[in-house]
Amino acid sequence: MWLRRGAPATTPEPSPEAEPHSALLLNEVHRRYSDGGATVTALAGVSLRVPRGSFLAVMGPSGSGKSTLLNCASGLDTVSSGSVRIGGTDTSALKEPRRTLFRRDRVGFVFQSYNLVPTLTAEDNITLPLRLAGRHPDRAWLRGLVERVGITDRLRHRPSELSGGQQQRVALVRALATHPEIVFADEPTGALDAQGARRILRLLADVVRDLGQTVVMVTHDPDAAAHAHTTASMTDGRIVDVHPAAATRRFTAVGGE
Ligand SMILES: Nc1ncnc2c1ncn2[C@@H]1O[C@H](COP(=O)(O)OP(=O)(O)OP(=O)(O)O)[C@@H](O)[C@H]1O
Repeated sequence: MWLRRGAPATTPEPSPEAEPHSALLLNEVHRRYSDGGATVTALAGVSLRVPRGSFLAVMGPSGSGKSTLLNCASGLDTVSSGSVRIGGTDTSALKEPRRTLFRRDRVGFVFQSYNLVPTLTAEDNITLPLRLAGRHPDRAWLRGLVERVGITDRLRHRPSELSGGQQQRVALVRALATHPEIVFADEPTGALDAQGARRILRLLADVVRDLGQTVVMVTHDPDAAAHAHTTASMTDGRIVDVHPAAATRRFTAVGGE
């Protein structure tokens, strides 16, 4: 298991610039879309700092910009203006294909619909990003993750042979397999029953607490958000409030219009 080998990765190195303790730094991020002649402003000046080893939930009504924030912050989408830094790298300045490579090598994703490859086993799904990057799997890390999420006996199964909760746990291990700088989770419990949802949320909180991982999660569900350290609330493309869930205010919304 986890024995495949490949060439070394070609991950862009982060610049040794300021904010060494920030996993994610957004500065005055705007995102505008053209919509049949009209301009839609999905993000209207979002500034946010997410420290390493912290867990942020992003909430807000439908259309408030949560998915756009996640897409822009993770490099899935480009910003219209402003900047995004992940672990010291200005990802908003990266051109393709470097942005895609950076995302693949340094960012983890967990989606509502799991996004597993149906023809691959759980194990092959987990190692796929590593193989695409030509990286050697960190076998001890992967074994620990698989044991932590409780899918050791499911690695040979294909997604159709797994429950939704098991599939999402495979997706979580896949997201963490590359030792990412940050994990973005988009409604990770949206397709799960209450028990499966609680398990995923506890696992996300565990990997933050025990492994020092940084997680940003978009959710509609206040119960899900309660597992995070902090909740950022969005309205009309802006972060309008930050509610610390713990005693320490670990996140700072700065300079939003
Ligand atoms: N590609 C696009 N083209 C045009 N408008 C877009 C595009 N993507 C998002 N928008 C608009 O930007 C605004 C924010 O959308 P976004 O999907 O980020 O909101 P959301 O808070 O995630 O909503 P939901 O909770 O319903 O998923 C909405 O008005 C949406 O219609």
